[in-house]
Amino acid sequence: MNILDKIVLRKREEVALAKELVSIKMLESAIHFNRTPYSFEEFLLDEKRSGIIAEFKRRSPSKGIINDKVTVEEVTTAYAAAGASALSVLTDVDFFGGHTNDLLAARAVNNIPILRKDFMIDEYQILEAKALGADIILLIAAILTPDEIEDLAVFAKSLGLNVLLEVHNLDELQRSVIPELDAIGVNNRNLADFSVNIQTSFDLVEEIPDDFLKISESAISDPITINELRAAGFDGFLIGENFMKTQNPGASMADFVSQLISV
Ligand SMILES: O=C(O)c1ccccc1NCC(=O)[C@H](O)[C@H](O)COP(=O)(O)O
Repeated sequence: MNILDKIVLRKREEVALAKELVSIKMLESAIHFNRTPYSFEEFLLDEKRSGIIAEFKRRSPSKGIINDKVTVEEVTTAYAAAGASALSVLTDVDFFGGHTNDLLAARAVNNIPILRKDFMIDEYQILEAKALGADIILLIAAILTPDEIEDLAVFAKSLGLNVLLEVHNLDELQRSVIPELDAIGVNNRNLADFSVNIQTSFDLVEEIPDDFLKISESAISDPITINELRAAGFDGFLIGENFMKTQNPGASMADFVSQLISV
């Protein structure tokens, strides 16, 4: 069984348990449930921001512990101050050391879009995302059928959420594109063997219809790569480990962004 199968199996158990503990009515009465999500497009295309979607990531299946010494509040506010266009907060507990409380904590101290980074397989998780104060949800083509992608995207849009679809290859892209999506992300990490290759983004960018925001995800560690990806047509850049592996992820991002402007 590969890692994605393991994650999805566990996710099904988690969602079933959450449904028993917290009713949909309770989610709908949460303080953030009726807030209007920020527009992902507006923040991503704002030229005063960096285009970076900066991720809070304690650990990962590929790297183990990345950073368990920093708080979500200090890191995400520093990311925002350094020019992040959006934040990505992992809410998966078992594989990434995240928590839904991390999203709530990030929402409490930030005024830019937040992506709930998790493995979405059920409408219940989208209701949770709205209740936690997320603005964007992630749909991963590798774990969903085209019908599931459509159902979940339509449901998320009905709640005013932005939808980011993640693909790893041309086949996933071609079978998954639907008008309800806001953004399409190309993940440079092969989730079967964890190998990374930025070339995946360059190979797929022209296949993504121009109606969608184009995001390159994973393994970005050099400001020059951002300039190259931007020139190729990408609007956004999801970066986690490169900042989180340092003692001060916010300062690391500020330094990265300063080089971005000067290259
Ligand atoms: O990061 C992993 O090891 C991983 C393993 C299995 C499924 C997903 C995984 N990562 C999720 C992500 O998409 C990344 O956290 C995100 O793109 C940031 O990547 P990076 O900048 O390389 O931390």
